[in-house]
Parts: sequence; structure tokens; C-alpha cells
Amino acid sequence: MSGVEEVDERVSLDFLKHKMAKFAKERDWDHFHTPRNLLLALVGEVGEVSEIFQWKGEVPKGLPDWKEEERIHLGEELSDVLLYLVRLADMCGIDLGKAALRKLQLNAIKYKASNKYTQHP
Ligand SMILES: Nc1ccn([C@H]2C[C@H](O)[C@@H](COP(=O)(O)OP(=O)(O)OP(=O)(O)O)O2)c(=O)n1
Repeated sequence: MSGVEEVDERVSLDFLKHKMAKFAKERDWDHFHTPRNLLLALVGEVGEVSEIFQWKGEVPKGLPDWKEEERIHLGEELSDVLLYLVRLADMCGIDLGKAALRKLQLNAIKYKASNKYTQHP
């Protein structure tokens, strides 16, 4: 029994934001969760994701040859990145969902779908 329950719902950034806020409050960790600390924690977790891929060379999409435990580990480290990112945005007063949707629109204007890209720009 790992104490981890399966969650069967569509997870929103807002839901994760509130979960992280509760997690920090319950442990009296709000004073640790400053923007700079969270940024460093985020970068550290990106390093942990990189460690999983390092020395493997290019890997096919879907990771067909990976063991189940490797996939679980990757999911955990990607989650740490996401959770720190969500918390960092919250502590900076950024609405991450809104900001991301706006950025998608800017990307679409910059990189027009009507262009035929024969090489990466
Ligand atoms: N001050 C902290 C410490 C941890 N966490 C949460 C957010 C991350 O999802 C996770 C990170 O925990 P660890 O620092 O223990 O990192 P790992 O889980 O990656 O463990 P390890 O570094 O031993 O692989 O816990 C947090 O919110 N605030």
C-alpha cells in the first residue's frame, strides 16, 4: 500500500495550484515557497528528468522499449517539474492557464500554419 490513490478526473492547472497551496500550508512551508526558491527547485527537477534520458541517445516516441518502472519514474519527475512550475506561477501572481493560451496565440501568429516549413525556422 503506497498511500497513493488513483485520481479519475480531468486535472486542471487550477486544481493543481490549489493542491500545492494546501500541501505547503499544511506543512507550514509557505515561507520556503518564494519565487527564487521555487525556480531553483524547478530547475533541479528538470535536471532529474534529464538524468533519466542521459546516455540513452535518441529514443522513439512513446518510449516503447522502456520498462514500466522507468515510465513511472519519468512520470514522477515530470510531475515535480509541473508542480513547481504551477506553484512558481502562483507565487508570482501569474495565471498560468491564461498566460499559456495567450502564448499559444502569439506562437500561431509568429509561425503561420499557412507557411510551408521545409526546415525548422
Ligand atoms: N519544499 C518543498 C519540497 C518538496 N515539495 C514537493 C514538490 C515536488 O513535487 C516534490 C519534490 O520532492 P523532493 O525534493 O523530495 O524531490 P524528489 O521527489 O524528486 O526526490 P529525490 O530528489 O530524492 O528524487 O515535493 C514542495 O512542494 N516543497
